[in-house]
Amino acid sequence: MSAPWQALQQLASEPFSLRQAFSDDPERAQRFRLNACDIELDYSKNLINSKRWQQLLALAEHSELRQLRSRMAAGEAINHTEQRSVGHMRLRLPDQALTTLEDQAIAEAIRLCRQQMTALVNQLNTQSYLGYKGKPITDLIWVGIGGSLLGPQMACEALSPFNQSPLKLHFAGNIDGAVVHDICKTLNPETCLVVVASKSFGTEETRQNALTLRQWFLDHGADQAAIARHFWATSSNIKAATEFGIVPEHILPMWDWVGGRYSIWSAIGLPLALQLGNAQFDQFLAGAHAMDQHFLQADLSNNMPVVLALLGIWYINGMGCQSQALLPYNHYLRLLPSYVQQLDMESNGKQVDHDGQPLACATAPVIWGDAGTNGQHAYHQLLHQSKLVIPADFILAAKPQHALSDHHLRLAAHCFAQTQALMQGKTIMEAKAECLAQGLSEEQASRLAPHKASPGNKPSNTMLLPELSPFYLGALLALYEHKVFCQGAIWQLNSFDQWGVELGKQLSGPIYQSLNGKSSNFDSSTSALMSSLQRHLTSSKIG
Ligand SMILES: O=P(O)(O)OC[C@H]1O[C@](O)(CO)[C@@H](O)[C@@H]1O
Repeated sequence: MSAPWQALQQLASEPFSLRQAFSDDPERAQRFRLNACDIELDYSKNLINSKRWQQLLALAEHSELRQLRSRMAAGEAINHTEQRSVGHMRLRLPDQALTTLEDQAIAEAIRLCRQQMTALVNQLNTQSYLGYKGKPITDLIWVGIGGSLLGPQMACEALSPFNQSPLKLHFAGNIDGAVVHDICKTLNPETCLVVVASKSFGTEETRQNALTLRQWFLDHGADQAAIARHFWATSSNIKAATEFGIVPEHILPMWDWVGGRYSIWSAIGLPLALQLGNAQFDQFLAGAHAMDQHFLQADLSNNMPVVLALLGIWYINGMGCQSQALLPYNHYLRLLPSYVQQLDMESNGKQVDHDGQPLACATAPVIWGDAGTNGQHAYHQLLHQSKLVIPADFILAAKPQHALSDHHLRLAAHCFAQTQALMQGKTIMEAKAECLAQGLSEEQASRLAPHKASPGNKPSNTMLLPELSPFYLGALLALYEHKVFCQGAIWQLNSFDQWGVELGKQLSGPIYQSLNGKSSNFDSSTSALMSSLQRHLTSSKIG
């Protein structure tokens, strides 16, 4: 392991008390605080001091972060294992700024895509798009998985208070037949539009769900013309989409320079554009663009994505933490942890550097979490008292999207109280004094105090958004994208490929064939599981 990484571990082994740090330095909250695009980040409740922070900044300074950032902004092929450029930032350029792009063919393709999306959104939201029986479309079924689903599903949930669309949205991702079965159960194909969202148009789950939906239409008397009318796609594989039966005018573009998990800003964002209307969708893009500007222009020490990235590196590489909690204190953001899970873990869960050499240190954390306050009655016990150190991001929107102000103040109080409790903990002496004050005897108090004490010194960030609007959601998502980018740059890995997901896909083919009757040789565990499955299916006469 090279010197800077060893230095982190050395520094992390020195004693540090957050409680002490706050009492020693009345300015601490101000010193470790940042504002970008009106999103406030309080990172003072982290296990850092000036010395540690300087070491982390040096790591960023001496890395290729700046060069890689410029190369990404210039549209260079930094995804070198797939020979692709990384251009998702272009997708949120305002219309007038598209003229500044060096590659005007790309600018034109983006303009055209926006026009197609705008037209479709208008047609659907005014319900002038009629189905094969002349009825207006009332439901949109979005078929996709991973990056082609998590973003729109999460964002539609997050911004549901801004819903202006008469259409109901349904998302089909998992190949589990229960998903499509449950969607079809309540709907009439005559009033449904299906969008098959797949950059490759080769993803098994998406194809299977799309085929089942097409059959559902056919079973309801639809002919090929009806299928053509009701099926759209967003894909870069025009050939496969047209072979499926989707007419070219119904194929919204995807490009190889946009990774799936970075594609919410493209036609993959169609459900969100539909829900918000075109003007508010532009605000979503504008928020992300504002964060891009901050990321590209702010110096490293005042750069919010860089700061979040360095804090993550401190915990993973300095302190050996393996997981990171993402805790939105906002009901509408409850799908954010799943979205960031793919963004972070698929981008940086890697084993080799750019040159294919084994990485010397651990990379992406396990991202997990749920909306507060639910977690307080579940896993926060472990956050507070276990020996594990799990850094947590708390996210709160200052203004609620409802009028129940007392609920909101209580929610905010819990959010702040959790970060405070994690930071300061409760000593045995304090716990004992509390017990005595409650009337327990000296002996009872001494016995109970260790159970009630909390070690504290548990790190957290708090992000305060003015409100959960399209603009601030756009900025928040871009913030996490850039955080992941910065970490990948410092770890010197390619954050934009995902070869690790391929092996499981390859192996499922022969297993599926074998379950369908073709014999093959597998390891004994897999063979035994397959036999058991067959036994169950045969005995219940399914399959
Ligand atoms: O849009 P596609 O090509 O169907 O891919 C869906 C998802 O599958 C992956 O390629 C791998 O799981 C993701 O990166 C991607 O978001």
